[in-house]
Amino acid sequence: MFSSIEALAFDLDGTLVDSLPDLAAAANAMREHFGLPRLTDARVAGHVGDGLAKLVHRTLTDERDGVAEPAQWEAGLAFFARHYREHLADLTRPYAGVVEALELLRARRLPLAVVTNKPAAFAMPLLEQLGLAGYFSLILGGDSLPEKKPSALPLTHTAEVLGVAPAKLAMVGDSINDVLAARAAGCPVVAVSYGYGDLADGDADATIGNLVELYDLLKNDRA
Ligand SMILES: O=C(O)COP(=O)(O)O
Ligand SMILES: [Mg+2]
Repeated sequence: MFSSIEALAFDLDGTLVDSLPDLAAAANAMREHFGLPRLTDARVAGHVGDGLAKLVHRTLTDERDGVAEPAQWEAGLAFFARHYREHLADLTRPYAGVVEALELLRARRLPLAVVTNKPAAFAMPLLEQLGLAGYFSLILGGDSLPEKKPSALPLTHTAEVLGVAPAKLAMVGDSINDVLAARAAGCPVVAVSYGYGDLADGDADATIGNLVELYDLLKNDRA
């Protein structure tokens, strides 16, 4: 399945970078502003994955399906965005093996993309501040196109821009939205076993615990 992969698309939060400490700090600064008690990082992790608008609803209500009152949500969104923009990479770091894997994949001349639900205004400067932006031919945020993951659109768009068929573009991610987007687009999908997602064994076509395993997966499959 991975033997003919010609390009890769990576999820960002929970796959390339552990952004939870800075996301949780922004969420808790926002909650404190409204006199709400702090949430643990683990609670915030369960609220990540569907973009900023939902993250604010969920971290204000501390419910996965929670919907905040409109005025509070609007003020919370502005507060969160202002705080997070200033602290994108205070504690956020690439996961172990990420830089090594990107180097190996680049050496193989495989075009690489980031397909995240994080708004582009956060994703771009975060990747730049961590020195990762240069590895990617394309960086799509959750608001870069009319639809975000689990829609197929970001991946079909990526395949088109990179000039490969969707079946030759592997998606690498940590959450069900990554798997659903890949399935909808006809892309093979690799799950990472760390991250914030709720993937069960067998949801993806393969599961790895470190991105360097990706290189072996492609190589061994190819052999
Ligand atoms: O910010 C989010 O909602 C999730 O971002 P991701 O798609 O990179 O995991
Ligand atoms: Mg993710």
